Amino acid sequence: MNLIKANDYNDLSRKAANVISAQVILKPDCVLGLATGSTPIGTYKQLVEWYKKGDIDFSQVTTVNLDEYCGLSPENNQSYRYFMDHNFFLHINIDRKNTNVPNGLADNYEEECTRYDNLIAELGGIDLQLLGIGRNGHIGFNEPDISFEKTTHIVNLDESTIQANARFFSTIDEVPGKAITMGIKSIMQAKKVLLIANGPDKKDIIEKALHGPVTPDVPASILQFHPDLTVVYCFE
Ligand SMILES: N[C@@H]1[C@@H](O)[C@H](O)[C@@H](COP(=O)(O)O)O[C@@H]1O
Repeated sequence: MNLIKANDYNDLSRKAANVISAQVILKPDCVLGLATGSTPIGTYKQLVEWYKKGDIDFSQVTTVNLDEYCGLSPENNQSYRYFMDHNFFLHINIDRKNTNVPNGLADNYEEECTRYDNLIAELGGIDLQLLGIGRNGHIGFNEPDISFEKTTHIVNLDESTIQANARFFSTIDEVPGKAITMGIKSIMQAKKVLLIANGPDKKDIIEKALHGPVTPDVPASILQFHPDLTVVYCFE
């Protein structure tokens, strides 16, 4: 495990963007696993800046996002597809057909989960997976549970996650109760994992996840078993 302490949020974003850009430079046709939430916004901003300067080329990159809310369309400004388009994809030279987010409006969610797992397999797996962490230790939308769910699945969001994410919606009632998320197996099979955590409210959960017992009650704790994990954090 490679632990990197950042001085502040800008530094964290720059360090995380460096890890991603090194991946893209070393393997231009890599598969990036991407995340949403407020933490990676600065990382995407930094990557866009470097792209605009001509320092990084995304034309051969494919992306797979971790998760999506059930019931939100790509045009809904709270959907993760909208988040990715507006924070990242629309500002770089990625081919839109190479960007993948689970379909929150699928008619049949079971089929959508299978399609997503097959897609990741067909792509040859994920080269680098970017992760944020929820305050209860969730990664993607893998919530605390009695066992680790391995493949893409539908989850009922925890009350604490609904409350934490309500800040992005006009009212808490608008936060969807269900989401579709990549499973622990797909995350763990990524060749490299980059976990970013920012702010004092992430300190305890990072401590538990990285140094406590490995348990599905703290989904991120499984990352202790990942052979190539980098954590960039700032708890200031
Ligand atoms: N599904 C996302 C996670 O992928 C993300 O890690 C988490 C933390 O978000 P933030 O970075 O805003 O704390 O939020 C959401 O629940």
